[in-house]
Amino acid sequence: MTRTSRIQGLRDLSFAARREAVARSAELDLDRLAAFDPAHGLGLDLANQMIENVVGILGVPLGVATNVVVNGREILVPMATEEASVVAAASNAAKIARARGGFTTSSSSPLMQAQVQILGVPDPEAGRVRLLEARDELVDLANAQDPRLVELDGGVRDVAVRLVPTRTGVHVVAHLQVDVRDAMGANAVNTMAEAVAARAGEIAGGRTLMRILTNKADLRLTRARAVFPAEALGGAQVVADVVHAAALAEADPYRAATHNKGILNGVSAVVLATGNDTRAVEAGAHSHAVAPDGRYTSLSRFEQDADGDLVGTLELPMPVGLVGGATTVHPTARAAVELLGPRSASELAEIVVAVGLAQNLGALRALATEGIQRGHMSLHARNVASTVGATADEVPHVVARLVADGRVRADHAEQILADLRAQG
Ligand SMILES: CC(C)(COP(=O)([O-])OP(=O)([O-])OC[C@H]1O[C@@H](n2cnc3c(N)ncnc32)[C@H](O)[C@@H]1OP(=O)([O-])[O-])[C@@H](O)C(=O)NCCC(=O)NCCSC(=O)C[C@@](C)(O)CC(=O)[O-]
Ligand SMILES: NC(=O)C1=CN([C@@H]2O[C@H](COP(=O)(O)OP(=O)(O)OC[C@H]3O[C@@H](n4cnc5c(N)ncnc54)[C@H](OP(=O)(O)O)[C@@H]3O)[C@@H](O)[C@H]2O)C=CC1
Repeated sequence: MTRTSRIQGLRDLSFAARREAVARSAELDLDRLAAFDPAHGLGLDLANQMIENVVGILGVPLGVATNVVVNGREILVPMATEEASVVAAASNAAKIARARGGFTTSSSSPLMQAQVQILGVPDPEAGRVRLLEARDELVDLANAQDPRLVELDGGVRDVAVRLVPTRTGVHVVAHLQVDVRDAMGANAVNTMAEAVAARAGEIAGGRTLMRILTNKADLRLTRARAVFPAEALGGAQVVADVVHAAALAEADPYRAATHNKGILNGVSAVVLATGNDTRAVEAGAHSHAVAPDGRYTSLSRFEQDADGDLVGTLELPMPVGLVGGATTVHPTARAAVELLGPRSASELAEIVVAVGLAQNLGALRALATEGIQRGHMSLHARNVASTVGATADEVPHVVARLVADGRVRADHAEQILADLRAQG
């Protein structure tokens, strides 16, 4: 069979059959996904190497989004999330997009920046220029810290210097701009920043304080674009209403925060599944959501195209890696990366942003039509049933009644469960 992300009825299979269907459709040996089984996932010994004072392991459900096509490549996307309906919504939106070829993506070079803060420079303007004159010296000093990265065609690309007025005076802030190739890059650039800090302070003529990566990764941008046909969305009115919904998110920070949270539902789930740093990605996303005039706004845009279809675009800083961090250590994250099969960190970043766009459209379509409760709450009902103590056999009965009654609430679930048990 040829590789496909279109697996109908995946939701109806057992765990084992789902894993088999996913492996088959991804043209992977099933063994490569063995770590998706908790018994073969992260163990306590390894967890104890990863963080401090380990007392246990928190399990998070890992689902697979179907229907995703990125730059013509069929991709089954592992998503780690505790929230019901996220995987279903991403799969649903990706299904709508695939009719027009799925998602088209692009990326800048994988440039991360570290900041070196220099205080007490008496002549900050001249200090800035002295640092720029010493560019080559600083670049060589930084690159000497990571010869392997340089061998891989990465390393420092440039030095920039900013003067930042603060309440404790003007700070001279030097930026090392580093091509980190397939790494997320934090450790790599922090090492470089610490190595050049003393010399940079000397050159600027001040005292060096902090030397650390910035999570405003605005030189490492990834974009996704997709066309969602009007017919599949439910017609021209739905296209117009999604555009209205997106317009409010652009104009109103209260709506923008929720809109962007919807995007991050998808983004963070893939970032976590691949063992990458969710906080770094989320910090980068929110910093990118601040418009030049200082307003917090939406990260995506939706328009009607010349054919009357909906076109969505999303641009995000996307500092994810394939080497380093938990990605190389955590067995389940390694299996997740195997399933995605990216050839570079940029390709991984592009899949993540495509899923963010799908997630956004999935939520907007629901919000612009029937509202969020029907689809989301009918899936969330399983949580509610479990919360009140329903067994695996009882859950489907309780869920069916909760949804039919339109009251997905714990007190009602308790009553349904009591009735069910009374009936024997
Ligand atoms: C939930 C759906 C998809 C149902 O939508 P539906 O039309 O009832 O679904 P369907 O049963 O007709 O299936 C359509 C496709 O959806 C997928 N699908 C559908 N159900 C499942 C399932 N159980 N398991 C796996 N996949 C599922 C699946 O891909 C399926 O096609 P197939 O590939 O099977 O041919 C829809 O109502 C929806 O997308 N709702 C939006 C849900 C959402 O956005 N949830 C996020 C949480 S809410 C939130 O946190 C953020 C928010 C919303 O506030 C952000 C914002 O405000 O912008
Ligand atoms: N503010 C933040 O966001 C911060 C985040 N972190 C954490 O930093 C971690 C990520 O740091 P990161 O620097 O990516 O990880 P690592 O330092 O673990 O990995 C990067 C290193 O891997 C080596 N390498 C091997 N192959 C490649 C390749 N193809 N491309 C690039 N490098 C390669 C390089 O050098 P070599 O072989 O010489 O080592 C490189 O320096 C995350 O866990 C994150 O949570 C840490 C501090 C702050």
